[in-house]
Amino acid sequence: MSYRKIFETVEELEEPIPATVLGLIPSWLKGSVLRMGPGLFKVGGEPLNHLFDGQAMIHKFDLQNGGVTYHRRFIRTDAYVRAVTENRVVITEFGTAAYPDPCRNIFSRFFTYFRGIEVTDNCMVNIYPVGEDFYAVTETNFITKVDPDSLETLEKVDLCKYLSVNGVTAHPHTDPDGTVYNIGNCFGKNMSLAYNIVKIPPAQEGEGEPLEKSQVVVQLPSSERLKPSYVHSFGMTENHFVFVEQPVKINLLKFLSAWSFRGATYMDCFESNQSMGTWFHLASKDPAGYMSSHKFRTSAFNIFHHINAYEDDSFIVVDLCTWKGFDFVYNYLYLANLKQEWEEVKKAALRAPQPEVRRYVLPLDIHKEEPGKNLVSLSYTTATAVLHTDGTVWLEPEVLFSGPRLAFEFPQINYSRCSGKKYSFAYGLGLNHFIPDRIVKLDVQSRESRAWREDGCYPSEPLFVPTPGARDEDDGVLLSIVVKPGAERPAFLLLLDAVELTELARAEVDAVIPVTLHGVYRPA
Ligand SMILES: CCC[C@@H](CCO)COc1cccc([C@H](O)CCN)c1
Ligand SMILES: [Fe+2]
Repeated sequence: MSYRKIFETVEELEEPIPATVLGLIPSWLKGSVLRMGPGLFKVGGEPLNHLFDGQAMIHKFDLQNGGVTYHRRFIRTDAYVRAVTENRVVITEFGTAAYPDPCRNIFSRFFTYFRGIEVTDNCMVNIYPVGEDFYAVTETNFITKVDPDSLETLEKVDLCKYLSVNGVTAHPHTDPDGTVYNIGNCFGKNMSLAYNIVKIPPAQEGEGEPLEKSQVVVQLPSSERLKPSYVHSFGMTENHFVFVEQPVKINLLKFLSAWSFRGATYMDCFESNQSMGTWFHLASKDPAGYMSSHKFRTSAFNIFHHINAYEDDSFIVVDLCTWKGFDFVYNYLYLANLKQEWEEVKKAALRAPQPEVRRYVLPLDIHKEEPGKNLVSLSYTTATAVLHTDGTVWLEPEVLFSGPRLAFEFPQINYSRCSGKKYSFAYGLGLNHFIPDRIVKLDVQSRESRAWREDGCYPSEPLFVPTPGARDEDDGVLLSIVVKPGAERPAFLLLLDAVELTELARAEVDAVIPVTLHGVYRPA
């Protein structure tokens, strides 16, 4: 048995199933782990090609009174319902093109190509709360309201009804008061203002749908007018937004073309800019405004997940999971690659951009200094920032974690306590040549790391839950869905003590659980 089992189709459950608990679950831990991922990897006998193509499945582990149940359902998206009904890929996915309707005649099939692709609503990436509601999401303009208890699909929502965006990331930020911020591409009319930061106010009693009151608060320019960068997440401190513009670009002429050229997918619309490097943009939060004079530049890397960002003195510290180079990392995430023999998987990963956790420091006061001097004066980091005569500031990072094809990815922190503030601990999923095989804790102050792993086990993103009334930042529990193909009970929810990464308990189920990408812990 091997890691390929986490990329295989499973059935949904009609009812929750009981888990066998080994060890002791803290009595205060009452709530649900909700996670999204692909659950159907084949349609009409044809495989879906990419890691981000599988049809959305929602998973839920319920913890109460020391007992645990597991439930999962397919989300009834248009993509899913039409695929299952017509037994073919009807809606083009990230890396798989829709098949022409064999029942249609040659003319109507031909003219199908002259309509833009129907944008997918396959919400297999994350689930997060907006006000009282929960939304399963991908990165397009469609988000899907779901019932976090029954896992039923409630409503498909088109963000274009409320906001001028082509999509928003699956990684919003949420203020303590419940305000939700996000960023998305906006391929608007003049196409120069290409990234919109949006704000959704907290739910107010009797004030109806928070989405009705969402608004664009900042517009950021693209380094290249017709080629905006792919954006997966962003940073937010107490007073600033941080947007890292990576050299992985969306070719708008392809993406927006009136006709989707034969069998085109989203992956076909990406290209690497081999000369720009990576740009950092800042915007103030309140009042919201783009800081056009702060032009930060550094060498090329892919960025998907921000870990955290915070202000210290007159600097913004930005911690990132990077992949060195401008070659798109998603090119290495086709399922055919990930399901190869281990030797082949390792060979493919050798050619990919290499992972590295990095700290960048952005000075807020730049123009009172002379060019050529390092402007960073924080005692605890070696990251540098040098003003150039052209007014740009060149950044060099401090490396917080680096290992040969060992990525610290899917980062999580003690979010309610530390998001946007100085912090010490980050928790991540260790990818070994892109295969998830460890849970890692990184002390970003001491740069020390420790890991949990077990032979034949494939964990997922670890969610941190703070102990009620805790004094210390890392006083809490890490929750991760782990798959152990071939075992009698081939999957379990793992509960680790977040200080030592020692096992508190595991809740085993008699079911294989396919890979999950992101999720949330919902306290009871
Ligand atoms: C050309 C790329 C377009 C952008 C949306 C417009 O801003 C990304 O679109 C998709 C489409 C399908 C699945 C996804 C997945 O979310 C990716 C991995 N998380 C993203
Ligand atoms: Fe992500």
